[in-house]
Amino acid sequence: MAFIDTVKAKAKSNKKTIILPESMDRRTFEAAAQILEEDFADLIIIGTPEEIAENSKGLDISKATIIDPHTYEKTQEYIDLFVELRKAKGMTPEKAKETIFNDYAYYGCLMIKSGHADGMVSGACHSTANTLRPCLQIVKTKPGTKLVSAFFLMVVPDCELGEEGTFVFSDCGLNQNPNPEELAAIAGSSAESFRLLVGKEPKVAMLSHSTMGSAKHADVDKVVEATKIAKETYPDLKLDGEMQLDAAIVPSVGASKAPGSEVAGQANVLIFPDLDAGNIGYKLVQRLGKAEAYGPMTQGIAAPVNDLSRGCSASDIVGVVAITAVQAQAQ
Ligand SMILES: CC(C)(COP(=O)(O)OP(=O)(O)OC[C@H]1O[C@@H](n2cnc3c(N)ncnc32)[C@H](O)[C@@H]1OP(=O)(O)O)[C@@H](O)C(=O)NCCC(=O)NCCS
Ligand SMILES: CC(=O)OP(=O)(O)O
Repeated sequence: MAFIDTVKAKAKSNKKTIILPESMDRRTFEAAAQILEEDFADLIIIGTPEEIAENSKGLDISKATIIDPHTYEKTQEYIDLFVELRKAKGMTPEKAKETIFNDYAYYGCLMIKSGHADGMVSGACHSTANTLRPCLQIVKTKPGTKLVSAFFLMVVPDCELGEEGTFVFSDCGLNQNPNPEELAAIAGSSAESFRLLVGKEPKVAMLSHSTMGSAKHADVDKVVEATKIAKETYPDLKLDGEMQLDAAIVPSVGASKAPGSEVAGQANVLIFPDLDAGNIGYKLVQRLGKAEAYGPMTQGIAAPVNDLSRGCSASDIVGVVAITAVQAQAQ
């Protein structure tokens, strides 16, 4: 069974309610029609009757719950909650009202915080910063976690590397220049995401332009330090570094550049040293390697709120909703 079909089957076994706030984009409705047809998640679509009618023409979304913030009976409750949560940051009832009517991602996060939905997927027509800021401000990190980060689930066709071509790549979406402690935390969260979604043992490579001391630079030192912290923090995890990408995933190169490593040549979780590397790296594999790329998905957050690339297709949205529903089962 294809990876995404396994995820959909898991989502269907315990259906969760996922919000789609981008009613201004046709892809939202194409994805919604497919999800409702496949019946692996319940959907809430946020929008006005005009937005919904304009963008859903010809598509059957009759099983979705439609919520118009301007008329929904709980809108005042959400405004009050927003003010309560953010009053120390200067939030007022007027600002709260203006924000949630102009930006449905805030409305969706307040619904999740109130326990009225299990997760949200947005970002087909909003930047990552604008998609993730509301959830960082409202949903917040899960207990025991300091850092939210963003990973991609990559499925490379006809590939025997990683977990038969399936990998977690991190951080490809959120933390621009993580310090060693943050990089170690990203590694720990990514291993957890891999275990949850792929169901196999994670083998985590801390990527660099150096393998086991072959190059000297402050950027290499950062990854060496992060590897040390991660090994101390997660002693049971198969994790190693610093290593180059070829040493991480190609068995013969791993054996020659990092002999004795239990990760080199077998890595299925790739931790990039910064967001430039992570974001460029995932897009290379997606566009040149023709991989399926699901994400960027958040980890370390109290409820799953996941992003999309603005270049996504409706079928990418379907996949990310399925993964979001499985993440919600684990909360
Ligand atoms: C997401 C992003 C916008 C957050 O930064 P910001 O807007 O400057 O927001 P702030 O730093 O003011 O943080 C807002 C809140 O989120 C919290 N936060 C920010 N980053 C966080 C993280 N990684 N983990 C947990 N909380 C975080 C802050 O603590 C703050 O909380 P508070 O307002 O309650 O005090 C920023 O990290 C960003 O732009 N990242 C890159 C996104 C991107 O362009 N990706 C490339 C394409 S995928
Ligand atoms: C993940 C990502 O790069 O998002 P976008 O393409 O929307 O910037």
